[in-house]
Amino acid sequence: MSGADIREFSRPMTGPALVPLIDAIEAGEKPVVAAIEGMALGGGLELALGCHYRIAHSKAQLGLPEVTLGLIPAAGGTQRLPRLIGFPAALDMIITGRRVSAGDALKLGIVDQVTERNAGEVAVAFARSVVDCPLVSRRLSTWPPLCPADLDNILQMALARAWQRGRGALAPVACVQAVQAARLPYSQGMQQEQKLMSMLFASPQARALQYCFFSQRAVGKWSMPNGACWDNSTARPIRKAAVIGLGTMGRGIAVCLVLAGIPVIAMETDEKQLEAARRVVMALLEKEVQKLAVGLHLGLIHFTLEQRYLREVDLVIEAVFEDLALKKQLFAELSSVCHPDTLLCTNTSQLDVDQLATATSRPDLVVGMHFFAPANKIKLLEVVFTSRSSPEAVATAMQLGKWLGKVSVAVANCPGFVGNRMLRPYVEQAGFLLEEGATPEQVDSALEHFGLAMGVFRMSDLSGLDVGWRVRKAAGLTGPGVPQGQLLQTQQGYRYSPLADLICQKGRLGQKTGCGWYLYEGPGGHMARPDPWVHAFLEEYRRVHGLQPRSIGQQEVLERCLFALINEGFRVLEDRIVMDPVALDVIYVLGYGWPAHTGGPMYYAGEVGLPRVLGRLEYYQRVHPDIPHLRPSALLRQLVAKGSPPIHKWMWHIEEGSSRL
Ligand SMILES: CCCCCCCC/C=C\C=C\CC(=O)SCCNC(=O)CCNC(=O)[C@H](O)C(C)(C)COP(=O)(O)OP(=O)(O)OC[C@H]1O[C@@H](n2cnc3c(N)ncnc32)[C@H](O)[C@@H]1OP(=O)(O)O
Repeated sequence: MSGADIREFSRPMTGPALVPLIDAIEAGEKPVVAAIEGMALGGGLELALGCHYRIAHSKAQLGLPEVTLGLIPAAGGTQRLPRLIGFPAALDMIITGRRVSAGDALKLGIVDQVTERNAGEVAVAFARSVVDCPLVSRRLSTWPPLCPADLDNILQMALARAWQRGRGALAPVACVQAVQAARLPYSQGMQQEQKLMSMLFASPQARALQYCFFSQRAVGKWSMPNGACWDNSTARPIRKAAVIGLGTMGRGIAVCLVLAGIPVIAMETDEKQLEAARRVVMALLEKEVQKLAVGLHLGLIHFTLEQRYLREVDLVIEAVFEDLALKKQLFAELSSVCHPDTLLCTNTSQLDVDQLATATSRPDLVVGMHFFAPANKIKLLEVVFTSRSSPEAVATAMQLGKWLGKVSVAVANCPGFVGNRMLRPYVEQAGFLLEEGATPEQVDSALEHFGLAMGVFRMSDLSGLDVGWRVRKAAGLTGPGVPQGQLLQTQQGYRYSPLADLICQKGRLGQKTGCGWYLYEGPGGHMARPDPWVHAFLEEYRRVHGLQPRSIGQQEVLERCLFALINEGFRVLEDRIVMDPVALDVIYVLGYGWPAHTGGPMYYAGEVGLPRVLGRLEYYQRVHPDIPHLRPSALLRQLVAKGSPPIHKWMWHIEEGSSRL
């Protein structure tokens, strides 16, 4: 039972109310035993908590995920669970919304018994054994709260954690407040629970989070401009896969495959690199085995330097260095080494997948699989199809993503695909803001206050500043042969900030070198501190270029960075790189730390109001006519002219024939 029908939350509710129903079950004179198979989530677990006993199948999972929908468990969950398992454990489950296994539920005391057999049959037998036992001690609502001496402290810490995790989300904080009310008599606690739920139920945040829930499922129903789609294309089985190139990304991808139970050939060309990868991958896998407490066959992975093992695989994911010539050469080699039916996938974040496909004997079996670092943690996968990718190849990559526990989004090939394409104008604005007088910490703090997991400069330091530097060099924006001096601030006819290039030239490549936009405790450090060197460098830069620094407010930072990113999102839609704006929102929420409680950049634009987004872009464009990314997209203008229709109708307004595919 996966709880309430989430779709019902935006419609008038029908049927009996859950709270009195659960209260009636609990107050009944006959013992009621909950038999839990599969899932007991949200209202499903709350119903089970109202029963007198709970028996779970060993594969069952239990949880209160309401927080992820912008809500609290409001059918007594916040009042019964702390009474049953204590405040600390209940707070943890309710604030995070995480699911626990039946085994853990037994240890926590949520269930009375775990069985390998049919839970219903075991529950009936159990009910017979307790039929004469008094029920008075089995009614959780009558239990006194388990208040430890340091409860105030525990609640305080939980509140701090909720603020920190929530990044502006209301529900985690409301969860703590509701659980806190479990120290009161049950009826008073329930009143508080209902009050908090009423506040959240109709909130924009809850609507946005529920939109995220359905968006993450909607992208599974992919389609391509040629009419191929999820329900007319068949995925191939993947009996064995290979990962070539065992740097950070390759290692993470190999771990994902093994965890999904897929045998893997892990290949490198250098013995030392292979050994280093073996150590890291095996350590990661052993950690997962301990964490998940599951048996995992570590022999599923075979490390090798020899290409001959590639003959046996159904699919290859290459994750070698991000260099087009190198990847093309590898793809050409794979064409002769691998079976003619083997799918060739490239884990690139921005290289032209069409060009890679032409280097092979089977362009129809080539797709991009853009994983996000760390590949074994981040849930997003961009599946990049070219004009020649076969529906079967796309279906297989999408399905593989699902097996790996990812949300796969199908996107057409274009520079930067979706995520990195939209990121470019955002990063660019941040650089301009530094030129105009802001500091990295001012920009980051505005973005983090908005709810992004990490500000743009912190994020760049984490990813490594050389990544973007390499891309800019390849695009001819910087590097040897590009005009220097006063012209530095204009490239290819438009405004260009060379600040990031200059920082890289100083050897400041981010966390890995111990300094970038911030200072770290040493190479590989994570604690970002404002760096006086960067401040002096920015002052000197502005002086040399005759730039008068001005005070820049939080609103300008947000509007310039976020609206530029959203504007590019509209261009992505115009180009039909994806079929729907929900794809952009899923990519940003899962891959780029965009706050889920705002729905994603495109949903957020709709909430702010398209006329406002357009108006502010027009304003900034007038002030900065040399920044093309601030020029409002045709689609945005068109949508405003049509009265700003809701997000699910945006694609109706794209002119036929505008596709670049
Ligand atoms: C003014 C005050 C009013 C107060 C009202 C108070 C009312 C209080 C009473 C009760 C409140 C209860 C709160 C809740 O129960 S909230 C719901 C909590 N449950 C969840 O969040 C679970 C959500 N679902 C999942 O996590 C997964 O779907 C899972 C169940 C684990 C299954 O995963 P998987 O096998 O990967 O399958 P999919 O996720 O693809 O789902 C398959 C299709 O089912 C749809 N689905 C799943 N769960 C729900 C749901 N709870 N409601 C509606 N639809 C759901 C999902 O969208 C997929 O459909 P489709 O393929 O069409 O997209």
